[in-house]
Amino acid sequence: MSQHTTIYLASGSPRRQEILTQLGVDFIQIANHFDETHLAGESAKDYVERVARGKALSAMESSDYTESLPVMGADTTVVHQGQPLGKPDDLQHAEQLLERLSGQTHHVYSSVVLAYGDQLWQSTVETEVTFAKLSKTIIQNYCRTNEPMGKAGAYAIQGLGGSLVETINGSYTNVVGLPLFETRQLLEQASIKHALV
Ligand SMILES: Cc1cn([C@H]2C[C@H](O)[C@@H](COP(=O)(O)OP(=O)(O)OP(=O)(O)O)O2)c(=O)[nH]c1=O
Repeated sequence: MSQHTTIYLASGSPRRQEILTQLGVDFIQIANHFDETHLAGESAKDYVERVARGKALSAMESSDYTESLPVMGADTTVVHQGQPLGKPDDLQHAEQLLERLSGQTHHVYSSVVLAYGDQLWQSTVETEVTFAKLSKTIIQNYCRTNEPMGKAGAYAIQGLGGSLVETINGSYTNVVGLPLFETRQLLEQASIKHALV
Protein backbone atom coordinates (compact mmCIF):
# COMPACT_ATOMS: atom_id res chain seq x y z
CA MET A 1 0.00 0.00 0.00
CA SER A 2 1.37 3.40 -0.90
CA GLN A 3 1.73 6.07 1.77
CA HIS A 4 -0.93 8.70 2.46
CA THR A 5 -1.04 11.75 4.65
CA THR A 6 -4.80 11.77 5.02
CA ILE A 7 -7.46 9.18 5.81
CA TYR A 8 -11.23 9.27 5.90
CA LEU A 9 -12.76 8.84 9.37
CA ALA A 10 -16.18 7.21 9.08
CA SER A 11 -17.32 8.50 12.47
CA GLY A 12 -19.32 11.35 13.89
CA SER A 13 -17.91 10.73 17.37
CA PRO A 14 -16.05 13.82 18.63
CA ARG A 15 -14.03 11.56 20.98
CA ARG A 16 -12.69 9.51 18.08
CA GLN A 17 -11.81 12.68 16.21
CA GLU A 18 -9.90 13.97 19.25
CA ILE A 19 -7.97 10.72 19.71
CA LEU A 20 -7.01 10.63 16.03
CA THR A 21 -5.88 14.25 16.27
CA GLN A 22 -3.81 13.23 19.31
CA LEU A 23 -2.04 10.72 17.02
CA GLY A 24 -1.24 13.48 14.54
CA VAL A 25 -3.30 11.89 11.79
CA ASP A 26 -4.95 14.16 9.21
CA PHE A 27 -8.45 13.01 8.44
CA ILE A 28 -11.57 13.95 6.53
CA GLN A 29 -14.76 13.11 8.39
CA ILE A 30 -17.24 11.06 6.40
CA ALA A 31 -20.70 9.91 7.49
CA ASN A 32 -21.58 6.27 8.06
CA HIS A 33 -25.14 5.01 8.12
CA PHE A 34 -24.51 1.42 9.10
CA ASP A 35 -27.32 -0.40 10.95
CA GLU A 36 -25.94 -1.21 14.42
CA THR A 37 -28.60 -3.77 15.36
CA HIS A 38 -27.19 -6.61 17.44
CA LEU A 39 -27.87 -10.03 15.88
CA ALA A 40 -29.32 -12.77 18.07
CA GLY A 41 -26.63 -15.13 19.35
CA GLU A 42 -23.78 -12.89 18.18
CA SER A 43 -20.95 -12.54 20.72
CA ALA A 44 -20.03 -9.03 21.87
CA LYS A 45 -16.64 -9.29 20.16
CA ASP A 46 -18.15 -10.50 16.88
CA TYR A 47 -20.70 -7.69 17.13
CA VAL A 48 -18.25 -4.78 17.57
CA GLU A 49 -15.99 -6.23 14.89
CA ARG A 50 -18.82 -6.61 12.38
CA VAL A 51 -20.17 -3.12 13.06
CA ALA A 52 -16.72 -1.46 12.89
CA ARG A 53 -16.11 -3.18 9.52
CA GLY A 54 -19.59 -2.23 8.34
CA LYS A 55 -19.07 1.43 9.23
CA ALA A 56 -15.80 1.62 7.28
CA LEU A 57 -17.00 -0.37 4.26
CA SER A 58 -20.37 1.38 3.96
CA ALA A 59 -18.61 4.76 4.06
CA MET A 60 -16.34 3.54 1.27
CA GLU A 61 -19.39 2.85 -0.87
CA SER A 62 -21.06 6.19 -0.17
CA SER A 63 -21.13 9.12 -2.56
CA ASP A 64 -18.99 11.10 -0.03
CA TYR A 65 -16.08 8.77 -0.74
CA THR A 66 -14.62 10.81 -3.55
CA GLU A 67 -10.87 10.36 -3.05
CA SER A 68 -9.01 7.08 -3.02
CA LEU A 69 -7.94 7.18 0.63
CA PRO A 70 -7.99 4.62 3.47
CA VAL A 71 -11.13 4.69 5.64
CA MET A 72 -11.19 4.21 9.40
CA GLY A 73 -14.30 2.99 11.21
CA ALA A 74 -14.78 2.03 14.85
CA ASP A 75 -17.38 0.72 17.22
CA THR A 76 -17.64 0.54 21.01
CA THR A 77 -19.96 -1.52 23.14
CA VAL A 78 -20.34 -2.11 26.86
CA VAL A 79 -20.87 -5.75 27.82
CA HIS A 80 -22.41 -6.85 31.09
CA GLN A 81 -22.87 -10.54 31.84
CA GLY A 82 -22.39 -11.35 28.17
CA GLN A 83 -25.03 -8.92 26.98
CA PRO A 84 -24.04 -5.90 24.85
CA LEU A 85 -25.47 -2.64 26.20
CA GLY A 86 -25.64 0.00 23.52
CA LYS A 87 -26.47 3.69 23.70
CA PRO A 88 -29.56 4.64 25.74
CA ASP A 89 -32.78 5.42 23.86
CA ASP A 90 -33.80 8.06 26.41
CA LEU A 91 -33.03 9.20 29.97
CA GLN A 92 -35.19 6.51 31.53
CA HIS A 93 -33.28 3.86 29.62
CA ALA A 94 -30.00 5.53 30.69
CA GLU A 95 -31.08 5.19 34.34
CA GLN A 96 -31.86 1.50 33.81
CA LEU A 97 -28.46 0.87 32.23
CA LEU A 98 -26.65 2.64 35.09
CA GLU A 99 -28.67 0.74 37.71
CA ARG A 100 -27.51 -2.42 36.00
CA LEU A 101 -23.86 -1.36 36.01
CA SER A 102 -23.92 -0.08 39.61
CA GLY A 103 -21.47 -1.96 41.87
CA GLN A 104 -20.64 -4.32 39.01
CA THR A 105 -17.72 -5.13 36.73
CA HIS A 106 -18.35 -4.89 33.00
CA HIS A 107 -16.23 -4.97 29.86
CA VAL A 108 -15.86 -2.39 27.13
CA TYR A 109 -14.96 -3.58 23.63
CA SER A 110 -13.82 -1.23 20.91
CA SER A 111 -12.90 -2.39 17.45
CA VAL A 112 -11.09 -0.21 14.94
CA VAL A 113 -10.86 -0.92 11.23
CA LEU A 114 -8.78 0.57 8.46
CA ALA A 115 -9.95 -0.34 4.97
CA TYR A 116 -8.27 0.51 1.69
CA GLY A 117 -9.05 -1.04 -1.67
CA ASP A 118 -9.62 -4.72 -0.93
CA GLN A 119 -7.35 -4.67 2.12
CA LEU A 120 -8.56 -4.47 5.71
CA TRP A 121 -6.75 -4.13 9.02
CA GLN A 122 -8.64 -4.58 12.30
CA SER A 123 -7.87 -4.49 16.00
CA THR A 124 -10.21 -5.18 18.91
CA VAL A 125 -9.47 -4.25 22.51
CA GLU A 126 -11.18 -5.15 25.77
CA THR A 127 -11.08 -3.10 28.97
CA GLU A 128 -12.48 -4.14 32.33
CA VAL A 129 -14.36 -1.42 34.22
CA THR A 130 -15.75 -1.63 37.76
CA PHE A 131 -18.43 0.82 38.86
CA ALA A 132 -18.94 2.02 42.42
CA LYS A 133 -22.29 1.24 44.00
CA LEU A 134 -24.53 4.10 42.82
CA SER A 135 -27.52 5.47 44.71
CA LYS A 136 -30.70 6.29 42.84
CA THR A 137 -30.01 10.00 43.49
CA ILE A 138 -26.51 9.81 41.99
CA ILE A 139 -27.90 8.05 38.91
CA GLN A 140 -30.74 10.56 38.50
CA ASN A 141 -28.43 13.55 38.97
CA TYR A 142 -25.95 12.12 36.47
CA CYS A 143 -28.66 11.45 33.90
CA ARG A 144 -29.93 15.01 34.34
CA THR A 145 -26.60 16.26 32.92
CA ASN A 146 -27.51 14.50 29.64
CA GLU A 147 -23.99 13.13 29.44
CA PRO A 148 -25.16 9.48 29.14
CA MET A 149 -26.89 10.15 25.81
CA GLY A 150 -24.97 8.92 22.78
CA LYS A 151 -22.61 6.85 24.97
CA ALA A 152 -22.49 3.06 25.09
CA GLY A 153 -23.56 1.90 28.57
CA ALA A 154 -24.90 5.41 29.32
CA TYR A 155 -21.70 6.89 30.76
CA ALA A 156 -18.66 8.83 29.63
CA ILE A 157 -15.48 7.90 31.48
CA GLN A 158 -13.88 11.07 30.09
CA GLY A 159 -16.55 13.24 31.72
CA LEU A 160 -18.45 13.29 35.00
CA GLY A 161 -19.05 9.57 34.39
CA GLY A 162 -15.41 9.00 35.31
CA SER A 163 -16.40 9.65 38.92
CA LEU A 164 -18.70 6.62 38.87
CA VAL A 165 -15.80 4.34 38.00
CA GLU A 166 -13.89 2.69 40.84
CA THR A 167 -11.22 0.87 38.83
CA ILE A 168 -10.26 0.16 35.26
CA ASN A 169 -8.05 -2.60 33.99
CA GLY A 170 -6.70 -1.98 30.50
CA SER A 171 -6.77 0.82 27.94
CA TYR A 172 -8.54 4.04 28.95
CA THR A 173 -8.83 5.39 25.40
CA ASN A 174 -10.48 2.10 24.42
CA VAL A 175 -13.35 2.98 26.77
CA VAL A 176 -13.57 6.47 25.26
CA GLY A 177 -14.02 4.88 21.82
CA LEU A 178 -10.66 4.49 20.07
CA PRO A 179 -7.70 2.64 21.63
CA LEU A 180 -4.75 4.98 21.13
CA PHE A 181 -1.93 2.42 21.20
CA GLU A 182 -3.63 -0.18 19.01
CA THR A 183 -4.84 2.47 16.53
CA ARG A 184 -1.27 3.65 16.13
CA GLN A 185 -0.15 0.05 15.58
CA LEU A 186 -2.89 -0.42 12.99
CA LEU A 187 -1.81 2.69 11.10
CA GLU A 188 1.78 1.48 11.21
CA GLN A 189 0.77 -1.95 9.93
CA ALA A 190 -0.99 -0.25 7.06
CA SER A 191 2.17 1.79 6.38
CA ILE A 192 0.66 5.18 6.90
CA LYS A 193 3.61 5.94 9.11
CA HIS A 194 4.33 9.41 7.91
CA ALA A 195 0.88 10.53 9.01
CA LEU A 196 1.98 9.88 12.62
CA VAL A 197 3.90 12.36 14.72
C1 LIG B 1 -18.24 3.76 27.57
C2 LIG B 1 -18.06 5.05 26.82
C3 LIG B 1 -18.53 5.22 25.54
N1 LIG B 1 -18.37 6.40 24.88
C4 LIG B 1 -18.87 6.60 23.53
C5 LIG B 1 -17.87 6.25 22.43
C6 LIG B 1 -18.77 6.14 21.22
O1 LIG B 1 -18.88 7.43 20.62
C7 LIG B 1 -20.11 5.74 21.80
C8 LIG B 1 -20.49 4.34 21.38
O2 LIG B 1 -21.17 4.41 20.18
P1 LIG B 1 -20.59 3.95 18.78
O3 LIG B 1 -21.74 3.34 18.01
O4 LIG B 1 -19.36 3.12 18.95
O5 LIG B 1 -20.14 5.30 18.08
P2 LIG B 1 -20.98 6.60 17.70
O6 LIG B 1 -22.35 6.23 17.22
O7 LIG B 1 -20.87 7.58 18.84
O8 LIG B 1 -20.11 7.22 16.53
P3 LIG B 1 -19.81 6.68 15.04
O9 LIG B 1 -20.62 5.45 14.76
O10 LIG B 1 -20.19 7.81 14.15
O11 LIG B 1 -18.32 6.40 15.04
O12 LIG B 1 -19.97 5.78 23.23
C9 LIG B 1 -17.70 7.46 25.49
O13 LIG B 1 -17.55 8.53 24.90
N2 LIG B 1 -17.20 7.29 26.75
C10 LIG B 1 -17.35 6.14 27.47
O14 LIG B 1 -16.87 6.05 28.62
